[in-house]
Amino acid sequence: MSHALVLENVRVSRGGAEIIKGVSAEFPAAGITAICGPNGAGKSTLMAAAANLLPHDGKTTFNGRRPNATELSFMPQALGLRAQLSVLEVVLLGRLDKLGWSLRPADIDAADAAMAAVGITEFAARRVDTLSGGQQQLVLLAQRLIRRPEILLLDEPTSALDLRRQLLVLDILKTYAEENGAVVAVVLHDLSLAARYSSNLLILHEGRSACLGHPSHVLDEPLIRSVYGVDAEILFTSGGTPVIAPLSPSETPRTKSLDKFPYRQETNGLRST
Ligand SMILES: Nc1ncnc2c1ncn2[C@@H]1O[C@H](COP(=O)(O)OP(=O)(O)OP(=O)(O)O)[C@@H](O)[C@H]1O
Repeated sequence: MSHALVLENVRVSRGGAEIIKGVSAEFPAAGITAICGPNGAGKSTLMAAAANLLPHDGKTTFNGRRPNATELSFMPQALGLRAQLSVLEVVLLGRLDKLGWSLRPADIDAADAAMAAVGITEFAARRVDTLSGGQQQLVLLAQRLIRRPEILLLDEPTSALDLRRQLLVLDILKTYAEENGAVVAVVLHDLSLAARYSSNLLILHEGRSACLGHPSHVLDEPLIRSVYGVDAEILFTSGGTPVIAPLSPSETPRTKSLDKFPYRQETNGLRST
């Protein structure tokens, strides 16, 4: 696993309107690409097209050809799971194409490991339709992880999660990408999480790419203002973690508890001191 997913001039039309208006981007292996942008910018549409689930113009290639179903796994935005199956059964469905009439110990072990990683072992025997939205999101992530895809595309995988689990999931995805040389692309609304975890940031605005590159190189306050229509400050905690702080018009443009640094002038990744 070490190839990039390459999108070339991707265009998607729905309901008679062009939603994605010619997006070209490379999602490198061994890191997270974050896809951000306002509501309706086209993030889900682009991701579904990249997963080849929507008709589109342009090309999506991996290793010079269209990725196949065993290489690519897509996790859509959270929808309530209504299946009358146990959590373990739902996770095992991630290996449906490999399952036989009897379960192999390796499949059970993989499911156990994935459930443990995302912290849902205690729910293994519970019916999935009795879980909360966040717990179901973790079940679906475990299901995708046991496929061990070379390309993992996830549409808002942290939308239903609490603070600790948002970090847990993004840590898992970053490690998965780095250890396996996999392409991981994640739609996120939280720019702080995107700046913290991604090595590649695509911001979509009205169906077009507003920026693409390492967050420390492309994310700045004028860009946030022009794309989101809000003033924001890019700050760093004492531990060097970037925080994108949006300001309401009534707020003074300084947050005193955090230091502010010239984010774009950093050339060696995100500031770490
Ligand atoms: N089936 C459809 N028919 C017509 N228009 C659609 C369809 N699905 C999505 N759209 C439109 O396409 C645009 C992009 O939608 P999309 O869901 O990709 O946005 P998004 O950036 O993921 O938004 P959000 O952050 O709200 O999830 C929106 O204006 C939406 O109304």
